[in-house]
Amino acid sequence: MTNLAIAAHGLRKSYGDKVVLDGVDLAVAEGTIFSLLGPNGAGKTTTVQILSTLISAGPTSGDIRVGGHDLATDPQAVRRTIGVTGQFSAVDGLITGEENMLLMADLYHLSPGAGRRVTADLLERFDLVDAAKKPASTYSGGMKRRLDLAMTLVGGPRIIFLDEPTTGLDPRSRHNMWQIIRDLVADGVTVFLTTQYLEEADELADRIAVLTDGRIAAEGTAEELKRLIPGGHVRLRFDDPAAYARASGALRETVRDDQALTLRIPSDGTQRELHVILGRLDAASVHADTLTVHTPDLDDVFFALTGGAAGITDKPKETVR
Ligand SMILES: Nc1ncnc2c1ncn2[C@@H]1O[C@H](COP(=O)(O)OP(=O)(O)OP(=O)(O)O)[C@@H](O)[C@H]1O
Repeated sequence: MTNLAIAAHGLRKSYGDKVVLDGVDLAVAEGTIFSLLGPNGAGKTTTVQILSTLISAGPTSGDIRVGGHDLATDPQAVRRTIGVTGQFSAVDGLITGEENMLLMADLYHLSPGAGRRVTADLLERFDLVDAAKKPASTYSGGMKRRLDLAMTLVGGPRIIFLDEPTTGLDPRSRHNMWQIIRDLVADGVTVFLTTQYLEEADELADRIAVLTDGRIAAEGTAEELKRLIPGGHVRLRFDDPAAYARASGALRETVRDDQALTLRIPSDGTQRELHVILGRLDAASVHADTLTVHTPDLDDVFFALTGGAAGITDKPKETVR
């Protein structure tokens, strides 16, 4: 059996009358990336804060173990095992990147020699050597995030909590950060990642859990989650209301949008199914102005599980004219 880096059973947390977490179970295998997804206010940050000992879980929570240590009885041991980079950066803008790192090494009680070695190694690894002697306040958003993560790694954590690590980064910086995260996991580190970007979870995570209304609504690999929901469809759009009406009569099982003159037909997007749809349109002598094929993605899963609707205006994956 794989060892679990994080195991929580019946995790609960309330603020006054407001129940934020209502019995959350988590099992994260060592050396994997686990992503917690959820809409704003779902309780993702609260979960990270509890698992990283920053706040305490509700009194009726079950067993919570991080790095094999019991969170309730041995929080110090948990703290020695983990690193956290959150939405509030630990970077001090007034001092240089290198000084920030050395300060961290001091906090971890590394000897001056070891502190300098670790700092040099991490600055190199995170492509911050050129900027090392400049005040951190002059760094770009991507550089600050890299420095923040590098500082987290000074203590050599085996489990890292990344709370929305790429929010606000441009695509190149985001891809850099993804590579850094993959490299960490290749070294055996476990990553617990919260993100608002479904693409990020799809790209990185071995397993994904969707948190909504204080509970895990679904958990699995990205592929498993995508299989949970139907969502594949063909969308036909018409400029001419008469053509729209004729097409609607010619096709079965359509969802109509009379305002947008758009028809949505459930379909797996295969050539065979497209052929049938086009054959019916031909037989009715009607032509769609746009035809798009939509296959379910993590957005659809997210919307389906968190109560939103994956609407008819969803972005197409492929367009055939
Ligand atoms: N200290 C607190 N006191 C009262 N309510 C709180 C406190 N911290 C969080 N909450 C509430 O708990 C809920 C969950 O918050 P949390 O920050 O964990 O959500 P989140 O999923 O991380 O959201 P986001 O994506 O917006 O960061 C929210 O409704 C929030 O208002």
